[in-house]
Amino acid sequence: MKNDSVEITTICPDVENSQFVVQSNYPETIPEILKSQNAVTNGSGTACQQRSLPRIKILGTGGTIASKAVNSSQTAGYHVDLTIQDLLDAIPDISKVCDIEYEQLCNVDSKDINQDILYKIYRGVSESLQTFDGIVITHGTDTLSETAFFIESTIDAGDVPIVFVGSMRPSTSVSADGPMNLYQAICIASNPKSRGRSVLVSLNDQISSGYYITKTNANSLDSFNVRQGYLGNFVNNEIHYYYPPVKPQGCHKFKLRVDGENFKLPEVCILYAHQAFPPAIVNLVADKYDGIVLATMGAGSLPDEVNETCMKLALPIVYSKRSMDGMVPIANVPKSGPNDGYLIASGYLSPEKSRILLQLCLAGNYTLEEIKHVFTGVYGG
Ligand SMILES: NC(=O)C[C@H](N)C(=O)O
Repeated sequence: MKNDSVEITTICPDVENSQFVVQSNYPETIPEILKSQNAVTNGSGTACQQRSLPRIKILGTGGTIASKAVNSSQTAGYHVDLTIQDLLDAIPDISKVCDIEYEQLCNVDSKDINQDILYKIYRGVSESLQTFDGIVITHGTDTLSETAFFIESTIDAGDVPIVFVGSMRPSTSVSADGPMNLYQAICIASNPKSRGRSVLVSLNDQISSGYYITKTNANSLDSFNVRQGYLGNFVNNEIHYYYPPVKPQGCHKFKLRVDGENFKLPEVCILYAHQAFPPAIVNLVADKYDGIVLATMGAGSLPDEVNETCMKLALPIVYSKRSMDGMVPIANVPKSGPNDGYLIASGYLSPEKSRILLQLCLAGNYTLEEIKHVFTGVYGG
């Protein structure tokens, strides 16, 4: 469990009080730099006040949004092939909305996002926060929610919106969704109403919370869902938020301190439970990993023999769930074995988000009590 290359501490050193402060008031004053979006125009259409547009940084990582197929009806088996410049060439003129700079961090399908790339994205966002008013990250949808969760858990963005965007159809397809999604993401990142909302996801006209949202459909344009997810809607160049600026309740912030380029988080694997799930599988991975996440069959349910095996092991095991929605409460985690103190309820977090949260806790050398406390932020623990 010891990790020499990355030290993680909580931004708030007091684990007890490290939850986000919920900001419930819409900012009353619009910063000078964003006033151009509200500027009135004179008769000739020229802005009456000097233009001062928000500065938006786009970080490109790849995904279907940057992919090409061989013909316009092909929507599977395509390849990443476009740069951010290509993507920007395909959207309507945005020069009256914001000033854009961009950086291509990598260009891969999101199945290939590994810890090195995750760290590149983390660094790209951290550095951009100093000088930009909004950040847009183009990303494949398959693992977008994992990167969004990681960034939400490790970066305190203040008021700067960080907007993840992808697409479900390649750029070459009839009715490709990428250009509209990217256009909307840039507008969302530029808009004062998005300030103080932290990590957002823009897809298919919906604005969602990067902390909770999950890809729930492998094919359709309306791919991102879950009950805690939706925050707003984008319609005909209007952005409609349902609530004032708010950040996820109970999101624990970790501060990464990385030794040089050597970024390595502890290894946590996910096991997917099913009827006749053999306890031997848990033993098989226990020696090789620093922690395990179980996608249990319901709200924490596993065969008795599997629970007994887990309670004999001395490593953190998070009980999460196969079901896309719902949660695993503490009451459903077994408490009758020698090492039952190592078992943790995931609350509302999916297995893949639970994995990242456990990795961050382990990298920070959190005690079991502290790990459980972090999971209470999502009503587990
Ligand atoms: N729609 C997508 O972006 C899927 C793609 N395989 C990716 O995650 O990169």
